[in-house]
Parts: sequence; structure tokens; C-alpha cells
Amino acid sequence: MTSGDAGSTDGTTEDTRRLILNPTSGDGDHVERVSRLAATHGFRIVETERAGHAIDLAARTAADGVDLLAVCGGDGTVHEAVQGLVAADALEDVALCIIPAGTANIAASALGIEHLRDGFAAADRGETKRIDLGMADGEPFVLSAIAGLPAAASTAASGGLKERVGTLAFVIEGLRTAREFDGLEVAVDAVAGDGEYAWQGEALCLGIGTLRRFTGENEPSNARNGRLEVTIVDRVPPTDVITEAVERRFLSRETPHVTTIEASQLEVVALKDEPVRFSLDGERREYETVEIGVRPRALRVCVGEEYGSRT
Ligand SMILES: Nc1ncnc2c1ncn2[C@@H]1O[C@H](COP(=O)(O)OP(=O)(O)OP(=O)(O)O)[C@@H](O)[C@H]1O
Repeated sequence: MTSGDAGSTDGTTEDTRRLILNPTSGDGDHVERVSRLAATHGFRIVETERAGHAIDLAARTAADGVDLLAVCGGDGTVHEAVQGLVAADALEDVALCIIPAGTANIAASALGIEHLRDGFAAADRGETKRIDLGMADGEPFVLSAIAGLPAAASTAASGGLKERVGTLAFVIEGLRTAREFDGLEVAVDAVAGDGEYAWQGEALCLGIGTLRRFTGENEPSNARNGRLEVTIVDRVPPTDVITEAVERRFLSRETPHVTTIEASQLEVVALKDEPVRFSLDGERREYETVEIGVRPRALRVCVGEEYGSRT
């Protein structure tokens, strides 16, 4: 195994497949198994040694001649690896394959990769798709940018709840876990398909999704239309949100307190003195003003068979 700070290849082995391994993600019991699978599937491993390390490790892959980068960890590790590829301008040279070993693994799951083995199988099948990349003030995100709910809520809502009420389940889960909640006073200006869209007021939450969707069916987004799914939930009592989530799911009805638009870019401005706290793929960020856009189909990813046949 190569240490995290190892440089490029030693010249004696072909190193076009590399795997960044976060040994601390999930419950941390995946290292041995992943090491064995990586060897079988021809990946050279580099382990992360600290938070943020996957950014540097990914940034140097293209220069080292890597064309397939596997990332083993959860959504946070994937987020960092993509940051590294963007920083090195390497999105065209290096395809990404997620090997799920985190707590929630929302990105892997959205791409049809549920288990470690599925990740390696996807790498071997070699089918890649181009997916949209969200950008928040220049920082890429794969899944979503969420404001207004505690960070814990931006991980997956429980499967059962999601089955019952659809993708808005994450809001309900957030309300359940929030001990105190201040609301979110923001102005949102978006460029939508049919013109400009402006919203201002107090929201319960704001969800901006690429691979992740917040309303509609339980299916994940295919993240290939060059647009962000923007969902604004007004500040209303939790019971209203639950009712509306159910109405949306089962009656496909537009509901008064949940606004969904598709936008190619938007600006979010905090209307209070304090910055707005966002979760970018689960990583915490704060902004007084943030420009959020999308780079259409900028990221090449390996996909599971089911995703491949669906899109
Ligand atoms: N060697 C390391 N030591 C400590 N922290 C690390 C190390 N390598 C990576 N990290 C940090 O671990 C954090 C959590 O990783 P990640 O989000 O991938 O897993 P998770 O939280 O278990 O899963 P998920 O995000 O899917 O719920 C990341 O923010 C990353 O910066």
C-alpha cells in the first residue's frame, strides 16, 4: 500500500488506476477488504491521512497519468476528490468511480452503486456517464447544497420515511433532529428555464440538487440536464410540511409552501446579519452571498448497471 503522500509512480508498474482510500469513513472496518479488492482489480491505493487530504491526492492524479480514479469513502471523501480534480483542471482526463464505504453513500447509491463490490464491478465494466457538477462560489458539489437544516439532515433520510413521503423526507428528518431552528431569511434570484425567478422571505430550508432531488418521485435525479433542482420550503409548522410532502408524493399536486424550480444559476443572499450555513455534499460552509451554478456534464463517473440502463 502506498502512503498518502507518496509521489507519482515508480515507473515500474502501470499506474492508470488509482484508489484514494479514506480509512476513517463509515465505521472504518473496510480497509482490509478494500485493499484486497483493489489489488485484484488493478488499483494502486493511496490512503488519506487527514481531513482534506483527498483534495491533494486527487489533484495530482492526472499529472501522474491516472485515467481512472476510484474514491473509497463516503460523500465527504467524494466531495474532496472532485475538488481536487477541478483544481487541477483534470475532469476531462480522469474518470471517477465511487467505492462506497461511508455512512450514507448518497452519491454512490444515486449512481447505482450500493456495495464495495458494485464499485469495483462498475470500474471493470468501464461504462461512464457524464454528470452535472454544481458550483458554489467556485467549489464543486456532486449531490446538493442545502441551507436551513442541520448538517445531519443533509445525510439520507431513513428508508422507510422516504418510501412513505418521497424525497421531501429529508426535511421531515431534519425537523425531527433539529433541537432549535432559527429559520432562514434569504433572497434567492435564479435564472430558470422560463426566465428570471425571485424569492424572498423566511424559509424552512433551501435545497439545491444535482444528483440529489428533494421533491417528486423517489428516483434520484440523473443530473444530466444542466440544471439545478431548487426547492424552497416556506417556514411553516412541521405538520404542514408532512401534509404537503404526502400530497406531492401521492397526488402529484403542487403545494402552496413548497416551491420547486429548475435553474441554471442562482444567487442566495443572507438577509440577516449572520451568514447562511450551507451543507455542500454534507460539508459545512457559510456565505453572506453565494453564487451557485452548474457545469453541465462536466464529471465523468462510472455507473452501476441499473443507472446505465435507466438513462
Ligand atoms: N485519514 C483521515 N483522518 C481523519 N479524517 C479523515 C481522514 N481522511 C479523510 N477524512 C475526513 O473524513 C470525513 C468523513 O468522510 P466521509 O464523508 O467520506 O465519510 P462518512 O461521513 O462516514 O460518510 P457519508 O458522508 O457518506 O455519510 C471527511 O470530511 C474527510 O475530510
